[in-house]
Amino acid sequence: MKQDLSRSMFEEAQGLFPGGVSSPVRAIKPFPFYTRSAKGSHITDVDGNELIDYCLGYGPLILGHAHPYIMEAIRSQLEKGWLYGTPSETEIQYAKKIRMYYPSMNVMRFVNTGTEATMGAIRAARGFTGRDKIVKIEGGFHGAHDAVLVKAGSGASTIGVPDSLGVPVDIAKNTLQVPYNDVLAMEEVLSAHKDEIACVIMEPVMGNMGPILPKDGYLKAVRNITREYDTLLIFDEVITGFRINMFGAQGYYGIDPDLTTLGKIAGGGLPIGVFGGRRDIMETVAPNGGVYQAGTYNGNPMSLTAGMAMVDFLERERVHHKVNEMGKAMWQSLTDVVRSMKLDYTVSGISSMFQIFFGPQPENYTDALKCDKAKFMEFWRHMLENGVFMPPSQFETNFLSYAHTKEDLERTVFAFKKSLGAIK
Ligand SMILES: N[C@H](C=O)CCC(=O)O
Repeated sequence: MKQDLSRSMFEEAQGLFPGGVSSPVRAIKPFPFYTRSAKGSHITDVDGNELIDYCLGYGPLILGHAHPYIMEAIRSQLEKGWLYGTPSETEIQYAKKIRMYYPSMNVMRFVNTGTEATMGAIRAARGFTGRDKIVKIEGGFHGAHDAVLVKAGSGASTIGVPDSLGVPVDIAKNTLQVPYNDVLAMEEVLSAHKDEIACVIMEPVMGNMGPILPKDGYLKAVRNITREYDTLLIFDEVITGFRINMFGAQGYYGIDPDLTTLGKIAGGGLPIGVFGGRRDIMETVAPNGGVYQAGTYNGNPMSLTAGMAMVDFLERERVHHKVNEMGKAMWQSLTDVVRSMKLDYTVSGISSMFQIFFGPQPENYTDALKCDKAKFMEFWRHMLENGVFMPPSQFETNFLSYAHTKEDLERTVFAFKKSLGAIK
């Protein structure tokens, strides 16, 4: 695969950005490819290589790249101005739509990223309860802010800094961690710190160390225990919201969290974050209460319009029906390949999300860390050589879109078999 232009761009970028990139997970070794354009399920690099894309901007693009319906919505909003600094009617319409699918989000605030959403939700939880400590799941990723960069998944684990430098010890000590899928550990931490813990924040389906699914009854047990110990439960559905289905993981598993965060798909591919939940908790948020949260771009009309167009299209075309069927076909076909080659690897998947682990099915972060990450990267390079772009880390998730075709899937399964054969 010819990549001369990407290589030389990366050389230049080294002098401009830390590690040559704007987000660490993109610093693929020896160099990342530079994108020239993207359309549907395909992404084309500056050297002219066209790849089937399962990264999809790390999840938001459930309709694929440059979908005409979203493009038209963005275009028509552009004509009407792209930043007001005042409330707009779209804000009300979109919030009502979100609340229809996420009834637990009774009152909400629009922000600009998943990071801001979890930051706001945690601050609201702390303000409401008057407590400082929070509990997060090991390997969970809730954005790049101080309170949650402790045993963090995603890029933080990929490059080996799950506990970021620069996070004051006094902040990190207030973030307690428990393994995923471990009810006992959750109960223990809540009972050991009774009346000290503001909230448990978790991705209901772990999406930043591959998709790892909750064991039967786990989420229900967490819900019950958090109620028993009078601790708020925050579901971070930045990845799973509008991805698993219209109702997110909370709808899929039938659990009502106290607060929820959304992002990614909710912005139709433009930057957005949303946090919201019980009215009494959200009443603490300024200007009604003393929990301050603000932003120039909060509720900006571009992101709201793109997000609302996305949700409209998802409901109108029953998109999840198709993508989730494709997802199932994908992870079942990949599992068949692994089995037929008698390899002890695992393909983990739910709805339109999937990942391969070079080891047994992980149930939590410790298990995921034990999988062969070097082998994963070797495999990843072969997939790229064979025309398939997957997120460049085992601590990420592959996403399918409405734009992926049967042919894409067949080519991917073929590339998968070839790549596994090459690294065996
Ligand atoms: N997994 C991350 C977000 O959810 C990937 C995005 C990034 O770190 O650039």
